[in-house]
Amino acid sequence: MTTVALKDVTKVFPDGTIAVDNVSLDVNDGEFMVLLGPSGCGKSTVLRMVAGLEDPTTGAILLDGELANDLPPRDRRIAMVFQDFALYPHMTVGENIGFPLRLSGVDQQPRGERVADVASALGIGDVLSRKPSQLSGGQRQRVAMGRAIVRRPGLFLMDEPLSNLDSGLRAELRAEISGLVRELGVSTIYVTHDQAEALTMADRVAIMRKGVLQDVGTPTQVYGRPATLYVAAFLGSPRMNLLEASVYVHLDRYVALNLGEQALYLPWDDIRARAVAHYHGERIVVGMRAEALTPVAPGTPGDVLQGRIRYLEHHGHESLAFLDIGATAIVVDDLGGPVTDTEGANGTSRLRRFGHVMQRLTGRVGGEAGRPEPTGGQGNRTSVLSDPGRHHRRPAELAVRLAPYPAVAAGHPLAISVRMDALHFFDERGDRIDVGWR
Ligand SMILES: Nc1ncnc2c1ncn2[C@@H]1O[C@H](COP(=O)(O)OP(=O)(O)OP(=O)(O)O)[C@@H](O)[C@H]1O
Repeated sequence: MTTVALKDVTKVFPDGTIAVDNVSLDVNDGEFMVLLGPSGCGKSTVLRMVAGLEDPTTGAILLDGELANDLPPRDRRIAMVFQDFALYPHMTVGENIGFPLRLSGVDQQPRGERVADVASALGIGDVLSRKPSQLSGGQRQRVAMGRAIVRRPGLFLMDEPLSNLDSGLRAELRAEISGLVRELGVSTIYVTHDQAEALTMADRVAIMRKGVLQDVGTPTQVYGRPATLYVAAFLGSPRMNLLEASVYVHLDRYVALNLGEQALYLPWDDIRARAVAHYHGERIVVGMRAEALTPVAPGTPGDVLQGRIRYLEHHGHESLAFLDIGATAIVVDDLGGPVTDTEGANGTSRLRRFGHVMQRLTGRVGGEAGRPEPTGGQGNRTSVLSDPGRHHRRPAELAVRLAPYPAVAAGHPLAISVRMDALHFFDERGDRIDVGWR
């Protein structure tokens, strides 16, 4: 019923805060788009600009293809649902739901019929004469939904509508809300910081960080092929294992990914080996999710890493083992790039930017086109490798799924088979190294 397009939209508040930074995003007709990101990343500001409650500083907002920057909120055919429900406490459930119809002058009888229809679709037909204070949290949220859908809007804007509810109810309402809006065929922008909501409800997810759009795609795309290191680290539980790897090319044979004391090998005929080969002599980030790792019997040949259990975490339905494999952990820094956690000579802990600690070997792989130099230039780099005594690298703790309450304990050795086709690669800027499909 409505399409939304943001074109290069930026919002700078009077105090200089850049809340939204050059965001372009399309929401298709009937699509359920989830805006996901941590607190303060600019999600609500995007929503408020689409609603007409904030003006973009620059850029265009189009509704159904028409420029809507100057369209007043009431002319946008939009219904909003907020986390605090914003119900009128002195009105009954029926009056709350029917309020938008009353405002637009709909007569009492058709209004009552429409309210009854909506309430019964939401399973709250039996509480129409109650006041909001006499309802459970879930019922209140259903009333808020009812009030939003009663006018048959062209677009739903929902800002963390489930965040005030307990986890069981959230899961229940997740399915209910996404089922309902799909049934109604209404385009929806849904804001949340909860990745489970995003991945279960969305047709597509747009992930933001510090006002910048990081990645947009179906849940399968953003989870399975995250565009940036930030998205890789943000989505998934346990979080993706991110390891520092130095790349060494053995032409026509394989590309070795050296992970500290151990290595994995990409065979030369694997199409990804050619992309990773550009980083010969450099460090990259290798990401592996827990589902790409399977415990195997000691001595199993193939793509296997050896580790020792540092500690276990029991989650009831599964246990997680965190293994020391002699590799260095990567964390995402303020700029979204990779860093190894290091400790200076004076003992103060600090983060060193991955790109600055890179040691390059001269010479590239024969025939391969070079990549542009990373920003900063080589002259500015110091190398941790050239001064290994001064810095302490944080050892990686590889998260591996085990059956619940396994008969192993901390200190126990484990061999882990790695699904090589499920590895992720990121460069020193935190961008995905890819061979171009998606
Ligand atoms: N009126 C304002 N004046 C100045 N800065 C603002 C204003 N409104 C929001 N901000 C800032 O803009 C940034 C984005 O805020 P926004 O509310 O869009 O984030 P959010 O991702 O929705 O966060 P949350 O999940 O906490 O609501 C934040 O740094 C916030 O402090």
